[in-house]
Amino acid sequence: MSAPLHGLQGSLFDQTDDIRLGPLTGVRRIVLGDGAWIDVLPGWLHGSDALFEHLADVVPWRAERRHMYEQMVDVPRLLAYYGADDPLPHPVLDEARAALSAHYAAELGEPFATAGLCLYRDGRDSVAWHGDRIGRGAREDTMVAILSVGTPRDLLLRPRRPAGGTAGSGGEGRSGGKGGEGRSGGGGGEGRSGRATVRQSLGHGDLIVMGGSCQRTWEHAVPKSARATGPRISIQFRPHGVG
Ligand SMILES: O=C(O)CCC(=O)C(=O)O
Ligand SMILES: [Fe+2]
Repeated sequence: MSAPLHGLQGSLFDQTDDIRLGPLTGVRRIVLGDGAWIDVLPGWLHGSDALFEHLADVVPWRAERRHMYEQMVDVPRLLAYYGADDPLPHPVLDEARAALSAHYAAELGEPFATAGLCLYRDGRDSVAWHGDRIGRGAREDTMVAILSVGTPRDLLLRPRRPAGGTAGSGGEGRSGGKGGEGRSGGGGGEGRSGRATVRQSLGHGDLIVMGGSCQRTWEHAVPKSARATGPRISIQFRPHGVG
C-alpha cells in the first residue's frame, strides 16, 4: 500500500496510515420533512486514504450489467456485497458497524447487518435517483448508514415525485431501482413539495445516515461530475432485509 492506486490523490488532511474512528457524539441531524432525516458527521474516520487504498486492493469488485430501456447497459460503478456473516474487508468496518449499531440501538431497534460497497472510479461513475426500497425500506422506517472514503462526491436528496406525477425518469420501476445510467443527471429538484434538493459532499471518512422515512418519501443520487474527479468508495451498512 505504498504508491497510491487507482488515481486517488491523498488529501492534505488525512494522510495518516492510522485508520481509526472518532466518536459519534458530533453527529448532526438535518430534518428533511415527511418523516425523513439525515445525520451527518464529517471526518468520522481518520486515515481514510489508507482505508481507500486497502479496499480498492482487496475487495472483489464486480462490474454489473443491467437490462434497461430495452438494452443491456453497464452499471456505472463497481460493486461488492457482504452479508451479515461475511468477514468484512477491514476490521475498522466491523468497528464502524458495531459503533453505529450501538449509537442507533434505541432508535433503530435492531443492529446494522449487511455492508454494500460501491467504487466510483471517476466522475463518469454515478447512481441515478432511487430509494433503497428493495426490502423493508419500501414499507417501514429504517436507516442506511454510509461511510465514504476517497475523493468526495455529491450525494443529492430530493422529495420523491408523487406517484402518477408528470412524465420523466423516476428512479423507480426499473428492476432494482438504482442501476440507472445517469440519464436524469443532477437536475434540480426545486419545486417538489416546495423544497430544494439537499446536497452533501461525501468522501475522506465522512458519515451520513439516512433515516426515518427517507427511503420511501425521499430519493437520492450521486450524479456524474464533469469535473475531473478521483475515485470514491461508499460503504453502506443496512439492517437485515433492507436493500
Ligand atoms: O454512493 C453512495 O454513497 C450512495 C450509494 C447508494 O445510494 C446505494 O448504493 O444505494
Ligand atoms: Fe441508495
